[in-house]
Amino acid sequence: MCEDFKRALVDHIKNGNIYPGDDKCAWDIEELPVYGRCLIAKRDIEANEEIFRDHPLIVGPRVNNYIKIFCISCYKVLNKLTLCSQKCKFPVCSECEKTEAHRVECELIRSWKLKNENKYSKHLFRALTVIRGLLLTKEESKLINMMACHENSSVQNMEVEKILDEFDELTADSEIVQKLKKISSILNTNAFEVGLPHDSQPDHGISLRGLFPLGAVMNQNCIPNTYYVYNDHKIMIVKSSKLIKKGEQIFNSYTKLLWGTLQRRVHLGYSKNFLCNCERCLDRTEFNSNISGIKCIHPQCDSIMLPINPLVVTSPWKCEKCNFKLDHARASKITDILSKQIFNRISTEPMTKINHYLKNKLANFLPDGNQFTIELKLQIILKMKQESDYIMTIEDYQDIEKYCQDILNIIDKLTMGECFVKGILYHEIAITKIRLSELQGQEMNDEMRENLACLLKKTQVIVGNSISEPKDLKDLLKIYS
Ligand SMILES: C[S@@+](CC[C@H](N)C(=O)[O-])C[C@H]1O[C@@H](n2cnc3c(N)ncnc32)[C@H](O)[C@@H]1O
Repeated sequence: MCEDFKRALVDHIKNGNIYPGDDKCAWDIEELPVYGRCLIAKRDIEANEEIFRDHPLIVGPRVNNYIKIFCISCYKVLNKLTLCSQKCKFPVCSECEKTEAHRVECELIRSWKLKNENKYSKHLFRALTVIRGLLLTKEESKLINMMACHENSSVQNMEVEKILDEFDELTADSEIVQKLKKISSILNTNAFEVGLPHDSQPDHGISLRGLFPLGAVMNQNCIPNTYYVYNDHKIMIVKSSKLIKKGEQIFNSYTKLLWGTLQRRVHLGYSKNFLCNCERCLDRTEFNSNISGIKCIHPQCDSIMLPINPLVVTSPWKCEKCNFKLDHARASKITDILSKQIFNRISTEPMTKINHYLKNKLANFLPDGNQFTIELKLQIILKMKQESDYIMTIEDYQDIEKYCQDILNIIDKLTMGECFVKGILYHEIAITKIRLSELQGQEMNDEMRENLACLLKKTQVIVGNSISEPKDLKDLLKIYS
């Protein structure tokens, strides 16, 4: 079984011209209890080494509430909603409408006899990626049918259920609908979020979903030993975040790394149909990061409360120091109220105001390393300097440098090794230091320049030559190294 699957995967990456050859290939596939098939290191893999590249079998819109409408072929934002003139109901730009790729998709969709053909349908838009699965070659279909999938789960086939009413000739029991449901389950079990290059689309902010068959063999661990980036051609480049010894499993994380255990497990259980029981999930302090913690509510105590059993959603919480206990309902209420307040502020208030709230209010309830505090700090780091009508002060830059350092410290506590966020934070610290020295009228000495060069090179190693490489990175490297 593994041998056939491996052969199909090698053929798939050979088709994309990204197979390094049998002697250089660093991975193998094995079957293990609990996980099913796993990706295993065939030899020792150094930190930051490229492990493999993969190309997508299917790419398309996510099941998302997109704010902007974009062309379904080139993904450029459409300033005005322009639906295909052949009446397949999809938004498509005038260039892409003429292409063979669109003609094939358009004909397939129209063959099911659309109702209301002049009206845009968000459900159809969201189901396009699944529909694209019907247009694969025989070999490609064989490969995706070998991939893991959780069929018969209520959330898995939602995007297919929601388009049945759009057509006269697509009945729930038809063979096509059964095929679509299977493809939907495969996508929901395996797909990755794919970004688009910034350069071609300034402030685009749109992400897609893509099915990368080799990438999808990596199982989940909350301290993964890999991270990945994409290049301009939607190729996924998977690198090691630390030394991976021969025979060890190569892991990815299916959730956000800086979420707490409860959030990660709810996400996995609900959208991925399994629960993770990795070392981090089993440790209530998450390696002393206390990322899920809240400040103890006992008046004389300044310590941190955490769930007693992190694997049980309804576990009571307990203070690390004074042993004060809180039942699950009260602890959830506190975290719910704070997280709602935070996300509400992020979407409505300027970052300067949010920073004030973080320093003067939130710090009374949440410890420095709490997941919501981290989210707020990340937003401030990335967005404060983009705010129009606001000139940042020395204190703002000092806050940003501190927040970057706080998050890096948490990542180190979590023993994460290298990861995507670190690449972004190293660059943010470098540009903040440059701005600070300008504002303070300070000459850069050799030590400061060396420090900057070191940060920028670390960014280069992690996100260099990918769609996430900061636009100014190459110029800064020329100046400081
Ligand atoms: C993307 S696939 C990974 C490859 C899969 N093991 C296979 O055999 O093809 C995801 C599925 O693998 C299993 N899996 C991945 N990580 C796991 C983990 N940490 N614990 C248990 N099952 C896991 C789950 O069934 C999950 O839905």
